[in-house]
Amino acid sequence: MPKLSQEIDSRIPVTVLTGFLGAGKTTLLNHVMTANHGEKIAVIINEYGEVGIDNQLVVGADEEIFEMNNGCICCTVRGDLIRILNELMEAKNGNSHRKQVHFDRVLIETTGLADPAPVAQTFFVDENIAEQYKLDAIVTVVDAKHAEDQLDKGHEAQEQVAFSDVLLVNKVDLISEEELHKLEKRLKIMNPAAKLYRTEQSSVDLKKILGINAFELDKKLELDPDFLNSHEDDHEHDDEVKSIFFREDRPLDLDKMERFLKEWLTEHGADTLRYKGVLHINGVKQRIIFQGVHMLFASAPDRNWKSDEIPRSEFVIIGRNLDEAWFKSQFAACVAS
Ligand SMILES: Nc1nc2c(ncn2[C@@H]2O[C@H](COP(=O)(O)OP(=O)(O)OP(=O)(O)O)[C@@H](O)[C@H]2O)c(=O)[nH]1
Repeated sequence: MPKLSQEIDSRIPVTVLTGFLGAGKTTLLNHVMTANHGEKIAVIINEYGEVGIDNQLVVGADEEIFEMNNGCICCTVRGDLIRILNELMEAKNGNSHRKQVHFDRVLIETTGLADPAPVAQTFFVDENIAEQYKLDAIVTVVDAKHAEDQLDKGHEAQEQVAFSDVLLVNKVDLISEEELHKLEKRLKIMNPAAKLYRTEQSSVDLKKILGINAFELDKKLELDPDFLNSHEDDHEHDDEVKSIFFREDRPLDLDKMERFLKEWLTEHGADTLRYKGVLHINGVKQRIIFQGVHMLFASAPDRNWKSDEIPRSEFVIIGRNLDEAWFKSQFAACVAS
């Protein structure tokens, strides 16, 4: 029986803005605030130290700006972020001592050092939050001029690349085309699932960063495996963060795949930062979509395989110090016999 009505997802979309120190996050925030998008955006800014100064730099005064000044977002996220998101919703619904606020979207600016994982996980694990908000995308601003150096030194910079759905390579005016190309190649090897755009003064078409549904399970996975394959033997850098791409046309055995996932998440969950993909399971007519952040993982059947497409499992794991041989052999053992 076809359903007559479709449930409309009325949850508030949340964009997490992260990026290297001084990369251009505040510049991007200003760009969002002054652009003519017709939306009201509530902004949550996380700053180190007692007094946040970033809000003074943000133009567009009629936006609602909330600050978390109690240190790094990753340490206080479970408390502060959840509290602020709940307060915001109460104020939106007029159930608060605060004045009523109106907003269509939330933007969270994390500090240059924050690990985006706990922020992303908040929207999976806290039921109350997950009912009211949906994570739209993690957008990472990269400082093109200093990126190579920051990536060489920084654990955090690498993780921010790993988690991102959109990478804005900013300050392209400061480096040559050749350097830019080299940097983009490095970023793509680390995270082939992210969309990559070049920007100057963080100026980007907002449709490319807001409302992109990167965390929707039924979204088509956009990977460029040919790029990966063509660069497999070409790693110039010894980056901790790497990606592994899996592709298999033969159907997978559900039990074997579940066992593999269990072992993977127990033994290597801390190191698998982001993963997403489509599985072709033996005897299942639909595509199975799955994705996760560290140990938190979700899967759901999606549409049926079409008659004119080859059913195929394809997914990517982006992680730290991944044992590629182990993952590949475990995955190969999941093929249905
Ligand atoms: N040359 C150049 N400078 C830029 C560009 N984008 C931003 N800047 C400058 O870079 C500096 C840092 O930009 P911000 O937007 O404050 O960076 P941020 O990521 O918010 O910085 P933190 O919050 O300190 O991590 C500012 O002086 C900006 O004017 C660009 O595309 N080219």
